[in-house]
Amino acid sequence: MSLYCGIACRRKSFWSYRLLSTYVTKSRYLFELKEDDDACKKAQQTGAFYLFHSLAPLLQKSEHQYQAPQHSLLELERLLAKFGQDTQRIEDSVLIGCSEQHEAWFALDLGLNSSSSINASLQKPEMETELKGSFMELRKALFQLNTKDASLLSTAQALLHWHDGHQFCSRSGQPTKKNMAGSKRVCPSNKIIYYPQMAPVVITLVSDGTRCLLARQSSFPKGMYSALAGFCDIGESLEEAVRREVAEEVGLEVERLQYSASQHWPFPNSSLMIACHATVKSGQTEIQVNLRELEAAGWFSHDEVATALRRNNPYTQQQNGTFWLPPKLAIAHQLIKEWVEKPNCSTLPA
Ligand SMILES: NC(=O)C1=CN([C@@H]2O[C@H](COP(=O)(O)OP(=O)(O)OC[C@H]3O[C@@H](n4cnc5c(N)ncnc54)[C@H](O)[C@@H]3O)[C@@H](O)[C@H]2O)C=CC1
Ligand SMILES: [Mg+2]
Repeated sequence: MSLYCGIACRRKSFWSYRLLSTYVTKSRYLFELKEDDDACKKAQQTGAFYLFHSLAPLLQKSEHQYQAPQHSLLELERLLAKFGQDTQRIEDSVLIGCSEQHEAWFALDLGLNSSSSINASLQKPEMETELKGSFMELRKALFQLNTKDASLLSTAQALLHWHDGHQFCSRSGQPTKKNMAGSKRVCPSNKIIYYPQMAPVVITLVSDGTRCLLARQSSFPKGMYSALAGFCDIGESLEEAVRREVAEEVGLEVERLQYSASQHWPFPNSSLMIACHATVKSGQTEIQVNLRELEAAGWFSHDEVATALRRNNPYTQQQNGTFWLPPKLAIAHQLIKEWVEKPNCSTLPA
């Protein structure tokens, strides 16, 4: 039994306290699993596994949506045995969360070369037939999943990706060893600890008070416009990164900005998207697009953006030749929606 279970099981009549208590005990349970390999291994016995193949999650189609199926440890062991693999491979799995009842959730990639087992990657088509699903590229899968599965699979893919790329110590060149939960890797020869990393990215919706600025990169799907985004440089504050990115990409100077929200984004590697609203100095709204970064940028009226949000279907809009906006799940969409609902939201001096 978990150290924190006693607190979790006590009944409380005041609902908000119970909510907080559940969240706190869950967080502490996950912390315990990350710190204690034995506790984590034990949690695998009653846990649920999400499967990947070469970083593509296993999905099953239900009526209207895709779902990410869970497998028990026993099912996983049977599956590996059927494909002539040893169960040592399960040690490659990473902890990605747990239910309110403390059922731990793990992710395991069956396609990447295993660092725990000598067996090579498992064949995708055979596995798909056996598992009655398909391994779908995350970029395609993400927008067809419910919010919970999308968030879990993003975390899982980001963590599996990080482990796959950090198998060796950059100082000694020796293989590093992951802890049971996959929250770190350690070099056995010099004890350097490597933690999974995210790159901070600012994403800014610039407004001149009545219009907002949208841009597209040549790599975007045809017709899609979004807010300005850019990686933070080392040593920069969030405010400095916003001012620099806006200046670099469209040649404008940010006067005021307001933090909105943040989001983990798994592409191309793990990023922490930090979303802000910004306004530029009045009378200084002439855009100079940096064509090394962007294909196009422009000011859009409130009506144009509100209309695009209402019928945000890339397929029909591509046919009409009109522009379209990032899908609901992307934080850029939330930022644009916020501006449409409250175009004059207050911003702070940058
Ligand atoms: N979730 C969302 O709503 C959105 C997410 N994004 C994400 O934001 C990210 C950044 O946007 P960009 O305009 O491409 O950034 P950017 O404007 O900083 O330009 C990308 C360039 O920055 C350099 N760079 C500096 N640090 C880097 C790092 N840690 N990783 C990779 N490249 C680095 C590279 O030369 C790269 O070509 C993209 O990867 C994109 O996936 C972009 C728009 C919407
Ligand atoms: Mg950019």
